[in-house]
Amino acid sequence: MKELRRSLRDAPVVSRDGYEYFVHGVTDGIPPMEPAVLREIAAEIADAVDLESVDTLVAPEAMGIHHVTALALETDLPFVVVRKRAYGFPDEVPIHQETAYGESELYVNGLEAGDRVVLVDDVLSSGGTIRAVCAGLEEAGVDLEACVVVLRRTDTDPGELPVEVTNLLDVRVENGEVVVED
Ligand SMILES: O=P(O)(O)OC[C@H]1O[C@H](OP(=O)(O)OP(=O)(O)O)[C@H](O)[C@@H]1O
Ligand SMILES: Nc1nc2[nH]cnc2c(=O)[nH]1
Repeated sequence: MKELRRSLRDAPVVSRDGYEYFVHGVTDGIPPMEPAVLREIAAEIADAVDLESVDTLVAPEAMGIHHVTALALETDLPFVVVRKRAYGFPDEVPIHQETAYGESELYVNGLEAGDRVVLVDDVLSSGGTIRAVCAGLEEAGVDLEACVVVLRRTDTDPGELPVEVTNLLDVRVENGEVVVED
């Protein structure tokens, strides 16, 4: 993860209602997401997770999308986006997402019961997003084969998660700076 590690140096940190929120191409598209970093992430995820029997990749809007897109191009697997917009399709599953700094409604569409899926996101922090999306996927009747995030924050408590989460790097915010752990 040489490129990703390098790119995390000097990532700015801002306060969102007192939560120290780091800003990076992986998680925000700011500063610009470097193609070499995106490519490295997709290749590492494809290596880290068994995608052999997977039907569909799944990522929550918004910041899971560029990672799932890169992974889809790497693996030729299709993906669906868990959207912040309702469509009203008959099989739509609404879910309520909470993070350390906000909440919103998300909607699962486009999956069929029995589909084998892998959940992809940019970062794991309070675990609220993964818990909510997993609940939605369960309600949709799909088989969640794996869950992978690019970064895991080690300075927040994700609580109990319904799935084992694979991540590429551990990071924390210390003295207003992002620290990448070994
Ligand atoms: O573990 P958690 O505390 O749930 O935090 C992780 C989530 O936070 C961000 O999403 P956010 O809701 O900020 O939306 P965005 O993707 O549109 O930025 C990020 O993309 C993850 O989905
Ligand atoms: N960009 C960004 N997204 C997050 N989602 C949850 N925590 C964070 C964070 O610190 N930074």
